Amino acid sequence: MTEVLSKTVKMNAENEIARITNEDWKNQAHLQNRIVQPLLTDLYEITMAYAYWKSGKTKDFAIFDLFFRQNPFQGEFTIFAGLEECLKFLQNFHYSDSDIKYLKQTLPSSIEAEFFVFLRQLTVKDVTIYAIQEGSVVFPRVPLMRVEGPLIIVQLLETTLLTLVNYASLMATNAARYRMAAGDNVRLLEFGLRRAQGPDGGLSASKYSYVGGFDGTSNVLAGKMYNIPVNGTHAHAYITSFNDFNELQTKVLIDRNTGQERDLLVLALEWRSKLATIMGSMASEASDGELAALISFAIAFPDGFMALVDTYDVKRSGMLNFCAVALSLNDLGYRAVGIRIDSGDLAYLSRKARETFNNIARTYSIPWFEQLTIVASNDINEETILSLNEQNHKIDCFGIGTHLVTCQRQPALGCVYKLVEINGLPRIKLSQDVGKMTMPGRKGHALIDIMMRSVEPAPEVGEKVLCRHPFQESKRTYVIPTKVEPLYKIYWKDGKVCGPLPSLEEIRDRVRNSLNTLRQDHKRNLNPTPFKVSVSADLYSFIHDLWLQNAPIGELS
Ligand SMILES: Nc1ncnc2c1ncn2[C@@H]1O[C@H](COP(=O)(O)OP(=O)(O)OP(=O)(O)O)[C@@H](O)[C@H]1O
Ligand SMILES: O=P(O)(O)OC[C@H]1O[C@H](OP(=O)(O)OP(=O)(O)O)[C@H](O)[C@@H]1O
Ligand SMILES: O=C(O)c1cccnc1
Ligand SMILES: [Mg+2]
Repeated sequence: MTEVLSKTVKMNAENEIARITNEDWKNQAHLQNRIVQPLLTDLYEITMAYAYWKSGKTKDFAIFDLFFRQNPFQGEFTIFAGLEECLKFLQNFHYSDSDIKYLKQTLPSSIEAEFFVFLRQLTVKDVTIYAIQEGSVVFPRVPLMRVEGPLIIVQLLETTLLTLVNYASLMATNAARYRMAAGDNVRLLEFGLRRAQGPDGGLSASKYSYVGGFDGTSNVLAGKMYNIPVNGTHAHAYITSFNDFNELQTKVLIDRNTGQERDLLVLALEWRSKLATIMGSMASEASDGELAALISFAIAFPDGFMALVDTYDVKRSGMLNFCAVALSLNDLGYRAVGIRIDSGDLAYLSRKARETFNNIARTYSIPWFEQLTIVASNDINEETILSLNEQNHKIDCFGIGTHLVTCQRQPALGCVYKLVEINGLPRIKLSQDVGKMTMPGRKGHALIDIMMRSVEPAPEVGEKVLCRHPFQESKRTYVIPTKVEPLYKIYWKDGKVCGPLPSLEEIRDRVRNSLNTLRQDHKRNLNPTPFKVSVSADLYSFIHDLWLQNAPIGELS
């Protein structure tokens, strides 16, 4: 079934892929959306850079952690995405002459000319980035990336890294949630470009919905840029552009069995009369304009015939016309692909459509008719999918736009970028709410759900480790690890990306695999169990000592 739908666009997809060789692909892989550049940032990063520079902080060495404080969508997990784009940003990082010219015009005239020379020469060769692998399941307050390097430079990276990670991770998480709701046997297509937050939002949505587990996108540029499958059907306009049979410029199709031309209209009208009886409807009720449209589409794509059936009436018109054309195609040796339903009760209509297909398969001994694909679209979201599941829907594929790409249920992930160490000294940003406290210092080794200080030795397999709740003193537990895996890898050092990066497919596989390792109760839609991220005893004391040192002592009078 999954193969069948993709036939609709196989013609396109194969042509595209044939034109983009693997070599081309490799050569293009370093290219990035050209709007991602050093000036894609907040002004305050640059004004701070000047003030740091002016106060002689050019040699200061800083560490920033990039993390979020709360999982999105009232869930208890998040998918980390956007790392590769961050690395591409670093790869191309430099201020151009025109950037400098613009900054000179824009910043106050009091800024010393030397600063612009400094900016022009700035590189990211002294920056080091540690990160969790892209596509991993991550949790609040655990740093997704740690950025080390000269203070001014790592400060200048803040906004761009955040914009590259925030939406990507939100989108991948949203898509992964839709995938979990739909299950593994249903295809998911992203149809959101027209509703996305602008062209770049649309491209990112297509890319990260694929990462999160969608099977393809209708967005052709995303297909070309990221080498992801493109797919699609047709719009109501195609159906309504035909009024009657006279508009059919060509009605003939070559019979695959005989090589002879056959009149598809004549065949389809014969089938429509026959089918009306077994489908319990009247051929006269079905729209002739719709039939003309479907015939013309079938002639254009005889191996990829997919029909939008809800323009007039699914049961009285669309299904009858579709089946008539599909059976005519079958007479000529072609297999239709399926239907799309874009309004009405999607559970009910899909069940009715499947019944009709099964009935025809039995009546005319055409077993593959049972396998015809039923695509559903129209304002679908996670809840709709869960509800349709309960109604025993017979949908094979969801086409999803608005809710997916706009992340309507939660439009932003709150990733932040906080200074945790400066010149070897840990830094803490105090907050009234301990839950929002920045974890200070380097957090090196990680044991599934424990964060430790980098100066601590890694836990050993089989040796008891004390895991503490980061803020609540009494919450502690011993764990004997059976496997210890460092969470962080070095991705950027000495001005270069370290090691080969995973392909988009591999990142997508990691999403699936890491979600599979997460307990079901953390993933359920309603009131999921929070996943506990603990800290080692040493990190606990370190955070709390520092916190006490920095917290002012009040005085009651
Ligand atoms: N069986 C179902 N159970 C739950 N939700 C459904 C079911 N069928 C459709 N929906 C959802 O209900 C909503 C129906 O919206 P609405 O009534 O605006 O659509 P419509 O009138 O059928 O079509 P349109 O206005 O787009 O032509 C959509 O969000 C759709 O995804
Ligand atoms: O519903 P979404 O999840 O956003 O999915 C994409 C929608 O885009 C198309 O509709 P179009 O924009 O042509 O208008 P329509 O809603 O009137 O069908 C398509 O028919 C879907 O309904
Ligand atoms: O191909 C489709 O069916 C499609 C594409 C974008 C939006 N709605 C539908
Ligand atoms: Mg719609």
